[in-house]
Amino acid sequence: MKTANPSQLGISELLPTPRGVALALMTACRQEDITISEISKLIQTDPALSGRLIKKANMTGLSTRTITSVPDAIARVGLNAVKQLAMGFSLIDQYQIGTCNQFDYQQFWSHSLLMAIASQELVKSTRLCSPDELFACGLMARIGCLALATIYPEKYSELLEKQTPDLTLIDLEKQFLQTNHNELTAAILNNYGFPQIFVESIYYHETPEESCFSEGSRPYQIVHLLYMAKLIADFGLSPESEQNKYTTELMLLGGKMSLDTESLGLFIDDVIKDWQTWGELLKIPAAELPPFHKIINNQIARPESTVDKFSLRILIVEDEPSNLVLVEELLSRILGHTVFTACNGKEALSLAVEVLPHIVITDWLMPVMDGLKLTQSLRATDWGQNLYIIMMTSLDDEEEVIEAFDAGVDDYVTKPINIREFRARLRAAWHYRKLQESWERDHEQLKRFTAELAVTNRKLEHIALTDMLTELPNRRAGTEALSKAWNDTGRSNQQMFVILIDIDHFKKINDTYGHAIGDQVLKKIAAAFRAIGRKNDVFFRIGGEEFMAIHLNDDTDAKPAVLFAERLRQHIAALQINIDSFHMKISISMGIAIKEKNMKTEDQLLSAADKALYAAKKTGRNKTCLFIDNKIVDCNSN
Ligand SMILES: Nc1nc2c(ncn2[C@@H]2O[C@H](COP(=O)(O)OP(=O)(O)OP(=O)(O)O)[C@@H](O)[C@H]2O)c(=O)[nH]1
Repeated sequence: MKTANPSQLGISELLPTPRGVALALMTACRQEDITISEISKLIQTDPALSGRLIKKANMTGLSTRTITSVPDAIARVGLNAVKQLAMGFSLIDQYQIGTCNQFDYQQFWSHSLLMAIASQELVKSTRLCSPDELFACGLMARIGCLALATIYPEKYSELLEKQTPDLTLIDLEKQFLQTNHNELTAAILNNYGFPQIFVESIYYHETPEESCFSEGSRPYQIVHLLYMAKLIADFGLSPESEQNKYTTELMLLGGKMSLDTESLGLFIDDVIKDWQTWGELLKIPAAELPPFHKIINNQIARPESTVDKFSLRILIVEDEPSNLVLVEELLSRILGHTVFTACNGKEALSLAVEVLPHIVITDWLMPVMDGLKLTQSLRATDWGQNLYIIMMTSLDDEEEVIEAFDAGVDDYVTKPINIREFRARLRAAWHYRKLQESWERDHEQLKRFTAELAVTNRKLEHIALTDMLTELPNRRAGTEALSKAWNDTGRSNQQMFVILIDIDHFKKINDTYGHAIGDQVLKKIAAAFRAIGRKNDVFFRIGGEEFMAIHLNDDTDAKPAVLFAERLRQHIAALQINIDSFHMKISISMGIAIKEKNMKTEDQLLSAADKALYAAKKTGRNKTCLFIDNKIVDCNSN
């Protein structure tokens, strides 16, 4: 990630800065001993901000209790989110207009607000972070654009006009301003005190594929979530004619989140509704959109208007030359279909095998083989089942019509042919063909899916039990293994030990080198565990930087388990970790517990190991503590 350096660019003074209460909040929150009551008092001096925060707390809380006071709103939303929201709201009020002619300030906030709401709603189904914090991230995700429009009003106006699909805003910014809006956004958010994980995720949210976050990691999920929120905002603000640019990708991303088109539609409709409510509150335009399913249906339905242009293979069977010419002319020259002709049923049968028509239009009364016989013969074949057969008849007698349907025709027209009616009936035939084709496609797909499902199920089972970053078995696998080992050792003479491992000061690694490097460190540690463990020692990643090992031993003494843990600790402490140009050393703390007679469940064993780990952390880190006989033993003191 490359952050802009505003002071080097000489623009520090010109960056958008929140004013009034928001600015005071920023300063106040830097004090470590600040209390909620002091923050409440500060916010209450601004009635508009108080109202917005209370509304925010009521909109996102899972509880049904209505919030009516600022202190309650802070308690529900959290201090961090309150600070971020206050900054966002303040900037919205200050920057509703500006001097950059081509920059649409109102549209900018409208987009940001929709992205904020979409981010907040998307994150609710995960436990990645607080929805309110992600709301603030969405709101500020493109603050760099506003900054560039504020700092360089004229130049930025020119750039905005120069944009083309091949010449993106980012390229132009880089070329003419020696920075870009993402770099500036990152610098501003750093300055506002946004946590690093959000700053990095926002930086890459327009092009998540450029981030080096490992698949499945927290920043990876946040950056993809912000990308989808941005797509929803792009969709919400695009003119009707351009909405289809976004719908396909939205459906695709929705699919990845297990949202079918209907659920995705309902989700987006709700987001748009919230957007309008917030728009009113913040005096930001928020357009009315038709329900998502209608937009999709319109896009799918559009080809129907060109039904007549859709070329079908049609076989006309008619013995009367003047009528044959008329129908052929109508179908081929006026309606543009590919037409084949035959003058009796027998001829038609052999031609049909050759040209495989979509539709057969046949006269009833003909020499050699009449229309009814032809229909019955066609229906007797496999491929003839799917044909659409229209009977032409001068008869409009109810009994005759029933006979024709009994023989297998799908529709009939009476002679002389009425062009409008004929066209309408052809449209029905076209729909039938389309349905049939899509059914055939679905059927084929279903067969393929069933085969793929078996493979996918096996892969899913593996994924559900594996941590994607380190490829170690995950917490769920750990819980299952723990329970199995507990039961197995109950039946055998083996002794069971649980070792909880926590990397020391891992937050510092993230803060110093960024989350992407932090992820690489986790991978290296996991690889080291795998390398040093014996066949019977399985390691699990049970949390961010927390691991667990289950150690089984024939010896009832704790010594071998302690020796094993110590070997591990010393190995990690001696490990030189090199990633790109960064070189670092890290350490781990460990808590061991032995399955003791008085323990009733595996949870008690785990909790004993946790107590030992806590003691190892508390008494200096880079050490091993053992919980035994209700006491904690420091394994590194002599
Ligand atoms: N890079 C990365 N960081 C993670 C991941 N999961 C959790 N973290 C980070 O791990 C850090 C854990 O920090 P703390 O719980 O404060 O612990 P610590 O800094 O290791 O301090 P001690 O445990 O007390 O030594 C936080 O910064 C989390 O954001 C992950 O998948 N990738």
